[in-house]
Amino acid sequence: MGLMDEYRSKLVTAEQAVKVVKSGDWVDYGWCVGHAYELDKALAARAEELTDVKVRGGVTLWMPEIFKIENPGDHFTWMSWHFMGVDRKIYEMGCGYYGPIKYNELPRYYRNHVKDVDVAMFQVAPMDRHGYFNFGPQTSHMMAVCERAKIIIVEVNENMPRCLGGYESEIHISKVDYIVEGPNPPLAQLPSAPPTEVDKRVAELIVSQIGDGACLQLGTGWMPNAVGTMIAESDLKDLGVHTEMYVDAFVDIYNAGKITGARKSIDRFRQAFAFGAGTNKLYEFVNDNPGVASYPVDYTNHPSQVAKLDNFISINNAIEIDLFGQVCSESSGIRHISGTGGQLDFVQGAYDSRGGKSFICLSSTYGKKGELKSRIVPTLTPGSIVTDPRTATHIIVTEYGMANLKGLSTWERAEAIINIAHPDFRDQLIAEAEKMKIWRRSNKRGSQTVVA
Ligand SMILES: CC(=O)SCCNC(=O)CCNC(=O)[C@H](O)C(C)(C)COP(=O)(O)OP(=O)(O)OC[C@H]1O[C@@H](n2cnc3c(N)ncnc32)[C@H](O)[C@@H]1OP(=O)(O)O
Ligand SMILES: CCCC(=O)O
Repeated sequence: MGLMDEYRSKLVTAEQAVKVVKSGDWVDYGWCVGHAYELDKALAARAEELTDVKVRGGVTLWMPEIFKIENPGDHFTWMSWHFMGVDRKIYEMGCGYYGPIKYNELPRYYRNHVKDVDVAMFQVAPMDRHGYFNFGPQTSHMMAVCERAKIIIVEVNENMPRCLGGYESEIHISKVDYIVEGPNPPLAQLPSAPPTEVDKRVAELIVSQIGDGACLQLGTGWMPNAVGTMIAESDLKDLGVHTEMYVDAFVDIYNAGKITGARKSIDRFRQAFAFGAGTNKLYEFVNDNPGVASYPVDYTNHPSQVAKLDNFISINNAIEIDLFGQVCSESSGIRHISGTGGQLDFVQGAYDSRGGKSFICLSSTYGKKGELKSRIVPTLTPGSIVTDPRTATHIIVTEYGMANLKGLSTWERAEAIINIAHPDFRDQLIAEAEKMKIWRRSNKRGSQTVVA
């Protein structure tokens, strides 16, 4: 049978395709911009016939239709590998849960540990002349999902960019059970907010620590994006990119002529990434672009892979840090906010890279004027999740300076961290550090300079 005959034989409507889902099934919806769209609508329409359908996804950019119905929890349960605002809403509705991951390990969880993938349904780019459907900017763990799925349904979206250059970035028609031609919705947009004065100060401090030829990773959150904007405006040159999430800031840095990849020891001249989300600027840039390479996340994120790249600079964001140097980037007490994602992968990998540095950045305070709370706390709020253990944390940055924790004793750490807290909270933090027996003497020196 020719490819087009095979295509026609597998082509069905979304309503026909979702009939394969049964009560009790585990269904995978894909990842981020690749989440099922038309198939999701069709599944929502079957809600009354279904109970206990568990749906996996993550980095969710729009509310799935299955959670817009009446009493969604009676029919569907959401299991997200990484929370965004939408996942938080489903969680607050009482039908969403988080799956803790070290993101580099996610393909392995599918291959070795996840019990069932009854149906995988997700968006793809149109089939190419060789019979492949490109995953678009969601290569991540999608091949592992497909390897385990009993039934694979692809939803073709003509707007899905073709992300090439790596491996495991497409699925062949011979492995697909059903093809649905969706209404070609535009890809979800994830615009970044203009940087605040605090973001700019933090960005200035970090940019001062980056040299020509460095290889960059930018994490999720507003602050890493602000650093990216500042890098685009800097005098840096010959930068490389090896990241998990491709974001608009990389396109800006590239367009400003700062990215060549010429000094990368692997993927020379190419920007490697596992998935992407941003605006149309990003989706147009990555489409069919031989200068970017879309890889599975066990390649981009494994610390040993990151460490192969010299002068690796990893920039990630946190919610709260304690005086021991433990970093929480994913919850506020028991309220789940995001996830470990690839943070710990890159914190470790960047430190292991020759000349590498890992930055955890955060504003010193949180909340409205008059009700400011310090993000630097004596001990993490009960229930807050440790994303980076104190032994992994390298350089912490706030608008008040930088603290390099490697090689410091407990009292030196407390001193370095308090030095970059908001001045209004420093005396209180010192008093707590004294009670915790991690304070040796009063410290009113300026913030510590970073020694890489
Ligand atoms: C992607 C890569 O390449 S690699 C790895 C990067 N991955 C990570 O670092 C994972 C962990 N980090 C993250 O997810 C993000 O960077 C975060 C959550 C730390 C910050 O992200 P931002 O988008 O800048 O956070 P934002 O300010 O929008 O806050 C997100 C939510 O957290 C809440 N929040 C933030 N800080 C606090 C705090 N100190 N206390 C209580 N709640 C807080 C906000 O209220 C908001 O919740 P809501 O939208 O439900 O009201
Ligand atoms: C898991 C995807 C996003 C992140 O690492 O923050």
